[in-house]
Amino acid sequence: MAASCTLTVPAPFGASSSSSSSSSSSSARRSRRFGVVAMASVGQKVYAPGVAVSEGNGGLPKISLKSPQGSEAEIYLFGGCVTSWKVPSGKDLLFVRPDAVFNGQKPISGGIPHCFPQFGPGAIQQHGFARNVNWSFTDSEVTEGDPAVTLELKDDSYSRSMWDFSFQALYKVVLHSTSLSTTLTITNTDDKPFSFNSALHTYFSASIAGVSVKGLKGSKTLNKDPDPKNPIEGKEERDEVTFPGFVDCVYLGAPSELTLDNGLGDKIVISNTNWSDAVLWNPHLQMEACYKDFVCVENAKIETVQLGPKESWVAKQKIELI
Ligand SMILES: O=P(O)(O)OC[C@H]1O[C@@H](O)[C@H](O)[C@@H](O)[C@@H]1O
Repeated sequence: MAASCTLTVPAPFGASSSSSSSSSSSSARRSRRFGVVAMASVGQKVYAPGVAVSEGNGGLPKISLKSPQGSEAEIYLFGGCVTSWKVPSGKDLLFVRPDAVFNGQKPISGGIPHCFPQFGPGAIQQHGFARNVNWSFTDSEVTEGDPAVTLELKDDSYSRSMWDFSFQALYKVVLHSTSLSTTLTITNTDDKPFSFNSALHTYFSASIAGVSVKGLKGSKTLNKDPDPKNPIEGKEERDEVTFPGFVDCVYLGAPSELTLDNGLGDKIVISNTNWSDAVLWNPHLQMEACYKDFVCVENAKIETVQLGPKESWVAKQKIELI
């Protein structure tokens, strides 16, 4: 269970700004950037087209993205958590658990929570602290109509009480017509090396009896059932992984593309760069009220990343309705 945390109230959402098109490449010329800088005295709020900020559940600040084709996404600054991704039909392909709380104290249980700087179990709280602190909204832009935002997380006294390093995490989220892309960049801003592991703990809406995940055959498995602290090593032999009961399994050296059939009539391709591992999780009867309605297919970096001073690690994910 994650510990509660002291909240830092995010800076007021103002925005300034100057759009610019400085690059000489033609694709960059179609991209316009909007810094997000408080302009309290003017009270102006200017974001890229398709980007809006409002109060979400529990009064928490929420960014909404809308593409010209009608897809939509919502992102809470608390936890830097994407909580909704709707394709143009209006269907939300992500899931937020009915027991999720939006009180700024506990992580939001659903959508795409971050696990950083630890996937866990381990020395600090389960799944790390990035999912239960406020991220800052630093930038918005639009590229060929697709809205994008960048959030930032830096160390503070709370993070240093658990993990005594200076770091910067940048998280860019781009909404396309039938896909959502994220880029996570972790930079060591300390003068000593550090190591971490991480995951995007994505909750997909599902009808669990009909769910399958293709692409994992041949990967090394660490089955966390029955004991997460002593996972059992093995190898995935199935073409399609299904969820007839409790599943909690890490896949090391997973391929860069998986296909999820959510059992609701949708196929979603989950592709990545640099998220070398994956995790499948469904709690079955441990969450009797909702286990039938979701599955977690998580792009992960379970094998430790080491960064020296000024070094960065970049990982991309794309989830696409096909
Ligand atoms: O913290 P949450 O969102 O309840 O998720 C918990 C689960 O997250 C999964 O990623 C882990 O593999 C499980 O072991 C764990 O129980």
